[in-house]
Amino acid sequence: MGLDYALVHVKYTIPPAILLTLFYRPLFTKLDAYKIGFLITVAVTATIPWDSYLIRTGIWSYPSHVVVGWTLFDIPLEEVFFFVVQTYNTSLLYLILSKPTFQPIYLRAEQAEPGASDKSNFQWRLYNYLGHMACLLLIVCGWVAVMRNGEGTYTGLILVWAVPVLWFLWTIAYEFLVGLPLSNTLLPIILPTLYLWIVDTLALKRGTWVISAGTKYGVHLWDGLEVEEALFFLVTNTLIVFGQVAVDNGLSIIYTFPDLFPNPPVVPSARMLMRAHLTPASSYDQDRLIGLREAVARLRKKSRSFYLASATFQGQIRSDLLLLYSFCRVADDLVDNASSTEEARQWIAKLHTFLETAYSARGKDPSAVKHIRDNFPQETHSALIQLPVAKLSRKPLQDLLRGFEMDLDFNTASPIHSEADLEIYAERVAGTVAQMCIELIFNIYTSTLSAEGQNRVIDAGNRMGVALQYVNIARDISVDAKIGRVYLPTTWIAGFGLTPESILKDPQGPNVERLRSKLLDKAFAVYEGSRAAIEELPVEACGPIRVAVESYMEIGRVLKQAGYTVKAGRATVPKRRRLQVAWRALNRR
Ligand SMILES: CC(C)=CCC/C(C)=C/CC/C(C)=C/CC/C(C)=C/[C@@H]1[C@@H](COP(=O)(O)OP(=O)(O)O)[C@]1(C)CC/C=C(\C)CC/C=C(\C)CCC=C(C)C
Repeated sequence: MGLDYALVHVKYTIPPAILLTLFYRPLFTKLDAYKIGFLITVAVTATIPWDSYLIRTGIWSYPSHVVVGWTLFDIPLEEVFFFVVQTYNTSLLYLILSKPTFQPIYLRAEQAEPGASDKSNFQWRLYNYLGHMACLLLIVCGWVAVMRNGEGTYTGLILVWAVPVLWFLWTIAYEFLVGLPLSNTLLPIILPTLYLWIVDTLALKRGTWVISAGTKYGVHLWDGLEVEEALFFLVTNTLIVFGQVAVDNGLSIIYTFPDLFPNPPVVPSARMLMRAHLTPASSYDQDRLIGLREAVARLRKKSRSFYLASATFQGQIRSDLLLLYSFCRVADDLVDNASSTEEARQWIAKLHTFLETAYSARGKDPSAVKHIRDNFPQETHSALIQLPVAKLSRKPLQDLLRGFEMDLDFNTASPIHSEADLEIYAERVAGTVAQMCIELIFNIYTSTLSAEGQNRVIDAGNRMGVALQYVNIARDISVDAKIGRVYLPTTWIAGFGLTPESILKDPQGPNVERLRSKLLDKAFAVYEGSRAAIEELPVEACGPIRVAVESYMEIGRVLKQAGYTVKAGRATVPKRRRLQVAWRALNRR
């Protein structure tokens, strides 16, 4: 009996497990636990018969003085723990590295993809074919090596055991495996593989585990690392990452297509996942995929704060928030970029009619879609068609449009005379947005709050939206002046001996700074009064909403400091600082 193998865990596998867990803890959800648990179960169940065979046939052994002595089907318990901890570590690394990617946009409907040329369809078929050929070839080589029963035996056994599983995963998820960024696929394979190669080099040198001489090639990748061992860790990490990708592929299908999977649970069953994989890609809703792709592109381009925050949401809520953002952005831009007040008013009227049709049709009724196609520019279609109206009440959307109407009043005189006017404006353009975000959250996650409690949280959210809008106004005094708007209440302006016209002419100077500071103080007071309510949201949403709010309020903190960086006339939060804010927000409780 010995502790050498156990010490390998104490020194090399448990510390990264602890570090990765601590790092990912604030984002760890039930769904993640399910995915990791599912994969550990599959990995342990699939590896035990194979490893047990290797040990019983003497291909692989553990000197008795390095293991504690407890076994499962002849496998030392330390080894069984290895399957668990390796799957856990590689899975967690995959979850961390894939977090920034919004995976559903990599779903692809082979034949129906609009604009997909024959060449691109051919390319996809070629990838698929090459994958199948590679798997088949590896299995045949492995089988031959096993049959020869010589130096290639161990390599052959690795191949005939692992490649059929990889083949299966390739078959169900090859488009995701090829399409996803390498940070989601290659990196989480390479990093743990290199690490385990180093650990293995040390273990084999110490004789913690031994490969029998007649069943290996005797070739070393580097001093102390047998090629078979290198292959083993590469293949097992590939299995884990492919497995995670295949699960995420299924989840993406479930969460992206409500027509195929209406009201999916937060944690879908393995059966539902399989059903998702069996759904033919030709039945995917192309418009929805386009809507999501455009929404991601819009958010990435227009809002760094919300883009970062959106990465911390998971599953269905991430899609819904993206689609809500896309609608709000498109509506705001239609009004802001209109060439005349008359045109802007027409857009608002058309948006009201759009809401009318969308809410009477409740879904993608052909008449509602036709109305959009006939009345709005092509680049806005997906944002309008995909607005999740079934999950949102109509009032906040109408109020948002009323907020945009107030913007137009600037062409005659400032509509914001008093602080109360400012508050009404902020409630309409931002309080409504917060309310809709919270509605979406309550729609997806179960809450222990009573209806009254939920309304209280929505009210607090409304206040928080107001705080964010105050920061937005404080940031954009110069930018807004350029388009003839001063959102600061005229009563405040007069109190500093200025007029809206004088600010339009010169939106800088000490008094404008004092006004900015006054507005920021208001923003932070409102923020302080409503932030506690975030903790009453369903647990899955608390951290991500904290990130959204804090990332935006950080703009206000930057504005309070002298000498901030200005880009395109706006104060910006440097990337590093944004990440630190997000990190702190996630870890706060
Ligand atoms: C991750 C996440 C939450 C994403 C989605 C957020 C979303 C749907 C935003 C819509 C943004 C938008 C374009 C709205 C149109 C009206 C508007 C311009 C509002 C201002 C946003 C500023 O965005 P930006 O700086 O990009 O705009 P401009 O370049 O100036 O045009 C607003 C300041 C409103 C944003 C308000 C929110 C996102 C609400 C935040 C509050 C919560 C989510 C609730 C907090 C919960 C509790 C319980 C307190």
